[in-house]
Amino acid sequence: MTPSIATVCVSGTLQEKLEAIAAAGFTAVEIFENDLIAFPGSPTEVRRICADLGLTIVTCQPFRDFEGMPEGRRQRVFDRAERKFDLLQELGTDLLFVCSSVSPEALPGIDRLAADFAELGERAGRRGLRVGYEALAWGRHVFDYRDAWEIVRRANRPEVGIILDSFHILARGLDLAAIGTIPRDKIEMVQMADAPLLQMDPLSWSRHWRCLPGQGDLDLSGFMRALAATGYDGVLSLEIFNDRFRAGSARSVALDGHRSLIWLLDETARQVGKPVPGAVSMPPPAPVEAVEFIEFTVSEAERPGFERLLRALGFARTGAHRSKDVDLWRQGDIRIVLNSEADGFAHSYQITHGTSVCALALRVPDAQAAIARAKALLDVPHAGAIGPDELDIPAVRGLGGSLLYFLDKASALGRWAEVDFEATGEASDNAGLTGVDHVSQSMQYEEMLTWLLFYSSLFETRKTPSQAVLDPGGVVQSQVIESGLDGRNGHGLRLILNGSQSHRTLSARFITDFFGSGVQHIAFATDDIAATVKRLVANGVAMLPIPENYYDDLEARSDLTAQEIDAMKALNILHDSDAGGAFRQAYTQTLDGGLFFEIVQRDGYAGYGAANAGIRLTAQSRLARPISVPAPSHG
Ligand SMILES: O=C(O)c1ccc(O)c(O)c1
Ligand SMILES: [Mg+2]
Repeated sequence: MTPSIATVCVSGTLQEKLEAIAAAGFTAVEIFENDLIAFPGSPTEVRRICADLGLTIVTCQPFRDFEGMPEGRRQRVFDRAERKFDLLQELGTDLLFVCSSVSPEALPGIDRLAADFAELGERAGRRGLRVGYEALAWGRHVFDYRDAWEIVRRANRPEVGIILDSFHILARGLDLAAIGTIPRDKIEMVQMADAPLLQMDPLSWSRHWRCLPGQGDLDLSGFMRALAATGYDGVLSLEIFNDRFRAGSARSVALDGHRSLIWLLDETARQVGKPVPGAVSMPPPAPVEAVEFIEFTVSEAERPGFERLLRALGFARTGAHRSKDVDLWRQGDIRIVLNSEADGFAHSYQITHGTSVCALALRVPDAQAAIARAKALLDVPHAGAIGPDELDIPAVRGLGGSLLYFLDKASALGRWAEVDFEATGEASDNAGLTGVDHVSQSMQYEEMLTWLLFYSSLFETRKTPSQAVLDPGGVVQSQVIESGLDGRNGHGLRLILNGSQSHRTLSARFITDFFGSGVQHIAFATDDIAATVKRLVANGVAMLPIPENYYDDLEARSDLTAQEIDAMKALNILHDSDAGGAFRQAYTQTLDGGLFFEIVQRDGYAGYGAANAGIRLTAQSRLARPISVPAPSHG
């Protein structure tokens, strides 16, 4: 199948859209009618721009309200079709894309509609053109692809076929089995879109909430399996109407689009267990076994303060890099790399963002397979400077220009700590932290789907529906991605992506203060949160104060005893529970730059304490520097 994208998916003028689409590696494009109408030059000029960019125009769509018109209006729609044929020929393309009529004047009757398509096909045939018919989910009489197919079948013209759009089919929950019975040469083209599950009329849902394959909740796998059964090898074109994409970067959305189709074809080939036309060969997605290390970049000036904090948190400096100004700190199964190099990647990152997480290293079953898959998915590999005898750890660019390293146990990479670092012999003043529970990354709201796709295409992941969390300054959307949590090999990965549309939320202020998106907090696990927090407090770590009212409320809504609640209150520990068990969490106060740490104890609990997020955000806001809200103008 040939990947393609509709110009409506991305922001900008037509010229900018086409440039972004070509830059993302597409060779085929659908021109959306409105983009052409708003273009200040002729269709021939658009044809030339596309040719210069190496783009084939698949169609210029849609052609609306064609079929079923009463006798008096029928001639008029055929005249309109002839004008559209002229336009298609001027653009150098051959497919007339008809979407089912929404006109209140349109008449029903399958044979009447088939007769209209028979005549349209004959007219198209005279010019060497083709006709495709798409059932809109809100069509007046035709809103089910099976009816569209029956009309096409009865029209019985070689020039007339069906167009399948995954959104219209899946949004109505239609049975997919009939797709597999359509002869492949009667499918003129296929449009792909995913969407989050929402209770909404299909038109509003379609025009504002479509998203790229892998970013939503529709059964695209089922759709693709049925399509693969036909042997279809034509155009697979993204058609995404999405308000976030309209506000986002055209280049980034187009690149994500290409990545999503490469991922979808790979996924389909794996599911059907045989090659799918157009699928790129790449290693399978693998689970993340563990966060192998977290790399902080810190300036020489800030390093003593940061080291004091690490020690107070119970970490020990266990390794010194053999050739670089880099140390390894450990506690339990947590490894922190502290980088103060005077040049190179970490240094540039430090100049922009200050003390911060510049890289995450993830342990996978096979690091070389992971980087090969990342490259096949158009992720951007990173090559850093390597000293003699040092390991070349494969990496790709991640959120906000940070790095994502891949490590494994199976290859020489498994010995990175011994190969690159000399042991100091320093023992840890253990505070009982056992591992990395989760990592949260804050980003622009418009970027959230990009990073959701990045992680979920690369690894074997599970996502839970995005949740809205209330911050005193607005709403924060929070998206959980998990990988490898079955505990077979390590603790896996739990990631939280946060994005907010209000510039006054803590998440948004982090991005402003940090000059970009990045890791905002890291949660460490402990088996005994009370003992750990006591230890941290004794070591001088400032914990986030939680208001009394929280504990009064907890007494009223939980089965916890007054004693248990008092113990939590004394240590500013929050509580939640689910069917699996209890959860307790506490936070450090925020460092300059916005980073903070969380301590969690999970006793079978699967979530992230979403019930407490609002309390935490309010407590943090109270401590954060006040921000001014512009006064309303009276003028
Ligand atoms: O929302 C619409 O009108 C519209 C237009 C063309 C399409 O291909 C489609 O799926 C929807
Ligand atoms: Mg469509």
